[in-house]
Amino acid sequence: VDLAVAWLGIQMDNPLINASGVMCRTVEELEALRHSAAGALITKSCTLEPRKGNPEPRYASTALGSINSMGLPNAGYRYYLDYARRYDHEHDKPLLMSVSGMSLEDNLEMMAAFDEAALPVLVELNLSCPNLPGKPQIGYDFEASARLLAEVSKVYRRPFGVKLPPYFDPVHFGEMADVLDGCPSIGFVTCINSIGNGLVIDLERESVVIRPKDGLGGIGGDYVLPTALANVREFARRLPGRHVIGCGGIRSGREAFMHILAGATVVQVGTCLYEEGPACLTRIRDELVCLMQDKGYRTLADFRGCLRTL
Ligand SMILES: C=Cc1c(C(=O)O)[nH]c(=O)[nH]c1=O
Repeated sequence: VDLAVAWLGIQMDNPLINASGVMCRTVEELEALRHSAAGALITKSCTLEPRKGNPEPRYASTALGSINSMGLPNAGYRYYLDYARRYDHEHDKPLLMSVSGMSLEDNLEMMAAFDEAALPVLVELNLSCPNLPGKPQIGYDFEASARLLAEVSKVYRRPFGVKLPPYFDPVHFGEMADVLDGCPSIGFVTCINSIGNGLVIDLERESVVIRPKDGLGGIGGDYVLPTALANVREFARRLPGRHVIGCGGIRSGREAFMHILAGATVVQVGTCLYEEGPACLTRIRDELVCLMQDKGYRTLADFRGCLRTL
């Protein structure tokens, strides 16, 4: 069995990446990922200036997954750009960079800086942070998304990707696919970000479990798998020439297989990685190999996008 994937000019020996935001905010965390079984790594979404993020507690896990309202804590884009400048791109696993500016101007300033640096990285522009009080997820505003992508394409002259929020209606799948179809620079879409603004209740304490936004936060884990798979399949169908990165609910080889069957080129692991640590990537990789052997598949391409309908 061969788990290798070559896409958008990068080679990965397996399709597993951390989800942006998980275990990727500091150089120490990024180095731990670099030494893990991950096929590639991605940085925490960055802003123009460093941010402390929301007040704690801002993350909680449950039996079925997680809720977070981190509030985009990060060291600022220069820190991650510096890590990328020092990275051994030629010999090491691919490095992806997540960008999530607080405004159009901030996004353009950061993307121009990344363009200027001309590093062999893939940029994932985050259109879906659900945890900035008072700020809507750009991905739910189709006109704003189209404007942002048109402006970014002028300052960042290479293919890049976008991190999308989950959509829940075929009309919205279609509208966002039209926006992305109209932007030739989009080489990939990552589906999905957390399901925004859920509420987890601690029954004993009769209380919410995180402080920001009176307990509202992005939901991840088992809760989101069906929604993630639907978004992967729907965007893979609508954007045949672009890659889809599957993210949401992956905690074993089984869910990784499902995402790829639904059309994902590679996949990202979030909540499971946060809870179990980087060893989960070794486990998931090995489980995926076993599953493929049991099913008689030699490569990921043997089954990618081959989900049967009835
Ligand atoms: C970049 C901010 C995000 C955050 C955050 O930093 O609160 N949490 C998420 O689940 N998704 C995000 O995109």
